[in-house]
Amino acid sequence: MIKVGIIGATGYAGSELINILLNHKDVELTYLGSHSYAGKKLTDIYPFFEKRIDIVLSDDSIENASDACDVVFLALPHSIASKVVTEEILKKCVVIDLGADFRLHSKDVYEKWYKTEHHNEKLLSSAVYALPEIHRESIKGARLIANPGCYTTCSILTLYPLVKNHLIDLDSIVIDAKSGTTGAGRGEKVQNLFCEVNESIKPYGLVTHRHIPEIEQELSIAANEQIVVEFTPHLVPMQRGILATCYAKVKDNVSEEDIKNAYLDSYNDEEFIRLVSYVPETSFVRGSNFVDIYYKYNSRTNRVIAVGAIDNLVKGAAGQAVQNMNIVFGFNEDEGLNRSSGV
Ligand SMILES: NC(=O)C1=CN([C@@H]2O[C@H](COP(=O)(O)OP(=O)(O)OC[C@H]3O[C@@H](n4cnc5c(N)ncnc54)[C@H](OP(=O)(O)O)[C@@H]3O)[C@@H](O)[C@H]2O)C=CC1
Ligand SMILES: CC(=O)N[C@@H](CCC(=O)OP(=O)(O)O)C(=O)O
Repeated sequence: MIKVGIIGATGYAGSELINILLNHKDVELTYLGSHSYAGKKLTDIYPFFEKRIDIVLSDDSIENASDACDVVFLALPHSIASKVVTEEILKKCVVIDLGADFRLHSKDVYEKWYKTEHHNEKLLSSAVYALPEIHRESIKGARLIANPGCYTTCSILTLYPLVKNHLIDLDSIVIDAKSGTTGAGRGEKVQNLFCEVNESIKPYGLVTHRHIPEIEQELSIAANEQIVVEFTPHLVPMQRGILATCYAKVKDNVSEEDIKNAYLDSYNDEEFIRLVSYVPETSFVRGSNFVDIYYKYNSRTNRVIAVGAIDNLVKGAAGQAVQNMNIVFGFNEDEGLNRSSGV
């Protein structure tokens, strides 16, 4: 049994972490920290935890959490983690950051795209970009885990086999992605009110979305050359789910068989990736840690269209964070995550 803390336990990602960890046999939820609700019961904020966990929320001090826990998850707005995580904290506990502070390898790139200061450049080199299906070996034994973003998890995993195996023109990648509104967090924002979102769909962050450098960083490492991508997210009126439809020109002399083999070689043994024969839908992965991936070659345009679907709060955040904890501590990788969607 290890002791687990969550700072930001009252947010959407934090509450999803609680839900998953309550079904994990190797952990004890020890410290649930909140900025606004310290001293209140968790069930005052989220009544659906009645009869599952009876706990009073602690403050949001990572110092206190790290004194009490073996691992601390941070589910906080960007740019707080880089302020509060220190080498001293990492001597006491493993930190799994669900935000973006340690995902990008360069402070300058972070500050350019996030338009805010990064407070701990030194720790960037010890953080591991923790997409298990690609970086599993480096996650084992890591002390600082940079949990990938939601759009990025879906986009990178959907395109990785094509990029890694040099099957597509690397300057031709277009990613059209959609997200449910939990992706924007629980904080009050006019643009996320029911009446603003319902019965409508809109693109946002064109050319400037902060997940662009993360996707480019990881696909460039896979290709071993610098890649730029066109990425446009859309907000859709549903609570959960991300769907990424990715387009790229197929290189001359690449066959459909090559594409199939690339996906099989990359993912055949991966527990949480389903290479599906149906077109993915967000409802098929809702509540699960699965990534559903489907691809089709269009001989008329010589493009491949690859579609990925995840639950943004699970494989896109809390589920992947628990998968990473399982790898770091040597638990079964699917412990706590063995669930599928329902109707
Ligand atoms: N939602 C998603 O689909 C995904 C989210 N993430 C990342 O996870 C992190 C959390 O996201 P999400 O749960 O959606 O966000 P929410 O807005 O739902 O929750 C944010 C949490 O952070 C706490 N908080 C807010 N401001 C401060 C502050 N100044 N100091 C300390 N704590 C603060 C809040 O505490 P309190 O409630 O007490 O005020 C709350 O618990 C973000 O970095 C996000 O980018 C990553 C992938 C997907
Ligand atoms: C719908 C929505 O607003 N989604 C958020 C991304 C989700 C998120 O929280 O960002 P990280 O994955 O980087 O942590 C956005 O576009 O800013």
